[in-house]
Amino acid sequence: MSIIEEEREPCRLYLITPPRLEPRAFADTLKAALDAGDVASLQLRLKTEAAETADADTIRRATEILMPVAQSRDVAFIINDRADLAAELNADGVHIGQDDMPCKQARKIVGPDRIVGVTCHNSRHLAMVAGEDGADYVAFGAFYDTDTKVPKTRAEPEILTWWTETFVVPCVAIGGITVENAAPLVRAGADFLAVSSGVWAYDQGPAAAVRALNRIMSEEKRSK
Ligand SMILES: Cc1ncc(COP(=O)(O)OP(=O)(O)O)c(N)n1
Ligand SMILES: Cc1ncsc1CCOP(=O)(O)O
Ligand SMILES: [Mg+2]
Repeated sequence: MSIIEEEREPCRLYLITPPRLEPRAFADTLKAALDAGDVASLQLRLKTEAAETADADTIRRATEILMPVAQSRDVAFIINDRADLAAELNADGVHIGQDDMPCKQARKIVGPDRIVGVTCHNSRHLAMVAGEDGADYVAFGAFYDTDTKVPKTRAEPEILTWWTETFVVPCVAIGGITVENAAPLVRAGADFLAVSSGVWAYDQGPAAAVRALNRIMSEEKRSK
């Protein structure tokens, strides 16, 4: 086991909101999910039916209602796509994709004290560039089929192992992750599992999904 692996924290849950929601109604669902177990962060990822980023006022209203729910439970609130709104609304960070903006530009906007996460698809090169450019985490995916987004690439768990054996920057696994298929990604070394429909559409409810995923994360350890 490398020295880097010895210092890594256990894998934690990173929730991503449904792409469309009514904030007041969703707040009750979110409270139940966050009160069910350990969740590191929540990403507000609002999209139009055409998969474009939702308008600023929609993001502002959802943040006004949902960010206190998360932050009052020590769950970091991350806004997707819009570094300007993450700064304006004093969110804990922003997630940006390769088509959104460069990492350094997002950093300029949100400052040194907020999280900047970067989509790296299945690319070792993109992840190394993001790490060099000051990303607080790199996100690899999609690991499984998903209906939430049409992902550009398919990633294999080995990229999580390679990353965590080599770099200190945390890595996030995303794409079609569910209670049933999460364990191999934890074993492969993911620092966070980013989950959306696997929690919100779980047949026994979001709280049960959080409990089940927490159990898997505590039972499965990184492969030596
Ligand atoms: C944690 C995490 N990883 C990847 C993504 C995807 O971001 P992006 O490629 O910009 O695509 P959209 O989510 O904006 O459709 C993410 N949002 N979060
Ligand atoms: C945002 C994103 N980026 C790659 S796959 C994906 C969708 C994540 O949602 P789900 O967990 O429902 O597959
Ligand atoms: Mg994006």
